[in-house]
Amino acid sequence: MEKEKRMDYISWDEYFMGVAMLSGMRSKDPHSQVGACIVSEDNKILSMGYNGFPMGCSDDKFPWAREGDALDTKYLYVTHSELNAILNYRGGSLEGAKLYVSLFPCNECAKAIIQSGIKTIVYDCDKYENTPSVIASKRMLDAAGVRYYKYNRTGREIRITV
Ligand SMILES: Nc1nc(=O)n([C@H]2C[C@H](O)[C@@H](COP(=O)(O)O)O2)cc1CO
Ligand SMILES: [Zn+2]
Repeated sequence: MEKEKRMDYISWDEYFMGVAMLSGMRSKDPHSQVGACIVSEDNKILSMGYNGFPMGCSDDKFPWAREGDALDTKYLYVTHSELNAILNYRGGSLEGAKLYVSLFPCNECAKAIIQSGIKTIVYDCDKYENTPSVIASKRMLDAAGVRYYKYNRTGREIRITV
């Protein structure tokens, strides 16, 4: 019988970013699948979310296009993963919570993050860092004292069979 504890368990960061990425796999967006996971100060998962249309707005009827007439693109309709994670939380306050997200939050989500009391963001990709949306987002997060840091990928492959 083994007496020592196993040592190859996943870290907190791998766990929470893994959950965020798994959540993103639910997204129907053909171009960008984003996932978010909100965690309490004592490492308990409070909420999760991914990018998708609001309830009642069919994935098959609303557009997933990126270009064309504004009303025929997804941008006016899609709820971002971070906002969904915030809105999915029905337990009270998110004061002091941490947000793990696979893509850096936009300016609109930054407002919701700040107002909900989330104090730390751990993000993976920052592919829109040069856009006004992300520049404005960082301006607001800096002013509000919300810390953000890039997730340090460990390269570990986490495999699950479902
Ligand atoms: N932080 C974010 N969280 C998100 O959930 N999204 C969503 C909105 C869209 O569904 C998709 C971005 O579409 P695209 O422009 O990469 O094809 O990701 C986008 C961002 C970017 O700021
Ligand atoms: Zn957003």
